[in-house]
Amino acid sequence: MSTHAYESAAALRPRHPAPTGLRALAERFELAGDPGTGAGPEVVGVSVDSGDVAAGELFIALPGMRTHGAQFAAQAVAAGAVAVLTDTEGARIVRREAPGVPVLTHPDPRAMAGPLAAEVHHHPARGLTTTAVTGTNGKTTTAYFVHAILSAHLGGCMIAGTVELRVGDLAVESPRTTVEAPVLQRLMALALEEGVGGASLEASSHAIVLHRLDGTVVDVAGFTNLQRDHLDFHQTMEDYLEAKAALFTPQHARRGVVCVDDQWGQALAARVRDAGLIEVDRLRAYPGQAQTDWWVTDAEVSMTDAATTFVLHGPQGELITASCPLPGLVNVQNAALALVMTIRAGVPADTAVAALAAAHDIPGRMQRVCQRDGVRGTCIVDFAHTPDALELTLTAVRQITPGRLIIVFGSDGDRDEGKRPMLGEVAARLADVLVVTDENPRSEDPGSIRAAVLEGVRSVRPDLVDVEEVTTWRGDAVCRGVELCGPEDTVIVTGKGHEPFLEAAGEFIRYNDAPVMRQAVADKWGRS
Ligand SMILES: CC(=O)N[C@H]1[C@@H](OP(=O)(O)OP(=O)(O)OC[C@H]2O[C@@H](n3ccc(=O)[nH]c3=O)[C@H](O)[C@@H]2O)O[C@H](CO)[C@@H](O)[C@@H]1O[C@H](C)C(=O)N[C@@H](C)C(=O)N[C@H](CCC(=O)O)C(=O)O
Ligand SMILES: Nc1ncnc2c1ncn2[C@@H]1O[C@H](COP(=O)(O)OP(=O)(O)OP(=O)(O)O)[C@@H](O)[C@H]1O
Repeated sequence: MSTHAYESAAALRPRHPAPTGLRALAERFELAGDPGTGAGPEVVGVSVDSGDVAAGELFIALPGMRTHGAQFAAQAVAAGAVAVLTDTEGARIVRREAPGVPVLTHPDPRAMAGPLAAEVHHHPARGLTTTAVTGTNGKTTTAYFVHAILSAHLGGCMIAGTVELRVGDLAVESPRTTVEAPVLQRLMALALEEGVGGASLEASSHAIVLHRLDGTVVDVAGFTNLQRDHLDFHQTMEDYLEAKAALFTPQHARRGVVCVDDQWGQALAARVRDAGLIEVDRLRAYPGQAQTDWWVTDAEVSMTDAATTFVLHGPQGELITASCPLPGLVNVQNAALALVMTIRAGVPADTAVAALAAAHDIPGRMQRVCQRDGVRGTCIVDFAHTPDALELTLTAVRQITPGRLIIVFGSDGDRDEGKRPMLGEVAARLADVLVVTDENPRSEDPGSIRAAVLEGVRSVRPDLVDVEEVTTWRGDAVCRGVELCGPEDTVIVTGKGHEPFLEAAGEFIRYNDAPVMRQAVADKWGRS
């Protein structure tokens, strides 16, 4: 499983690493243990996963929540690891599993992974213009908008987020929203080598808590919003905010831009201001009265091209008219955040506005597979998978739909069960026709997940009028949605977005909504 996640990212390493002696690393980070004779072995990289180790790297064996990384020391050494850093328990295991390899110890090896990797790669973030965006929803969209703007300004920008890891023309599917710290450091080192001047990162709350961003200080951190999600990992919304707040400290960011459209953003901005450690800009993207530094007015959705125009006001009297290529107020929030973040990162406003307007489709984020043209309806793939996101998404899509709004959706297995009926309730309230199907059932019975979704649907539509359940395969449900779609209608499939796999019964099955929907469109209306 761990190996699987890294297969594709393995190639994204700097081509000309400048090695550091293990002894120097041990001294610099006050690591206990024997680094070997003289300067010790030369270290060219770092990894926290035995399946991800390359020759000349330091393997950091983490005490995990399920197992101890030290169990895989022999595998790491066979792959070329020249030394192991672990805790005392891990050291005992390494001496047994991989006798002879130099072993260093630290009480908290996980916290060491980022700073060590940054040191080994000579602090690549310092040579790049860097941003990181966090929040429950909108990270990927905002990161792509930032990527488009920094690319235009700097001539190139890497992106590391949920959809892909991209450095210049090299791109692979991403194993995580935020990759492990050593992977991030090596991507930034590669970006520097390739002459790519910017880095647009997504920062998940898991990553912040699990130290994946340690060792990186970005120029600008951004916060979109906080909504119900990940309560299996964070327990309460307060814990969840606490995780995000750590990004807005000098250890991780030089300045911040916080959307204050919800109570969580307001609390975060107030807290960062009170701490006085980094500058913070407050941004209000939705209509409201609160006093802020930046605010948006005149947001208007165009029915013809589904773009949204808006005016961004700034603290120095800035008046910026902008156009966001995606529909809906949620994307105004993402677009305005990307503008303020990049302006604060040093991009001239007119460059940022032009690049934003030209930002191309983002995989699985309000991605238009088919645009209404009098004959064909609008067909969209989207990633909304929380009740709040679904509510906002369906509200946005309603604005560009003269006819019926058709939704194809389900809910995840092995994740927050409470949201299943909530998703059903939102869909039944805001869409006209519902096609209920599977998302990623994982180890659960898909039928019982659909039943929980339908329970929420029934709370709004007890008779289940215009509700269909597709029990065979998600692709069939997507085809059914397109079949139902008339020229004035919109069909939207939500929940999986860009995801390249469907997880069911312990298997990762290659599946992506967009090509399935594209084929269904071609079968129904012919190719455009
Ligand atoms: C819940 C969570 O985040 N777990 C992370 C945690 O796992 P863990 O402590 O359970 O690790 P473990 O399985 O006990 O293994 C211990 C160590 O042995 C290593 N190992 C394990 C097996 C092997 O063959 N070789 C090997 O070296 C592991 O890499 C690890 O370093 O530490 C590991 C190493 O740092 C992470 O890989 C792992 O992320 C797992 C894979 C994961 O799926 N995380 C998800 C939930 C996540 O991070 N998601 C967020 C975004 C969520 C969202 O916004 O939707 C993300 O940023 O992607
Ligand atoms: N600013 C926003 N507020 C609320 N919902 C949003 C916002 N932006 C996007 N969404 C909805 O959330 C979905 C996910 O968007 P996006 O991928 O940009 O967020 P994310 O934070 O990267 O999510 P994830 O971490 O789950 O990948 C979109 O498909 C859209 O439906």
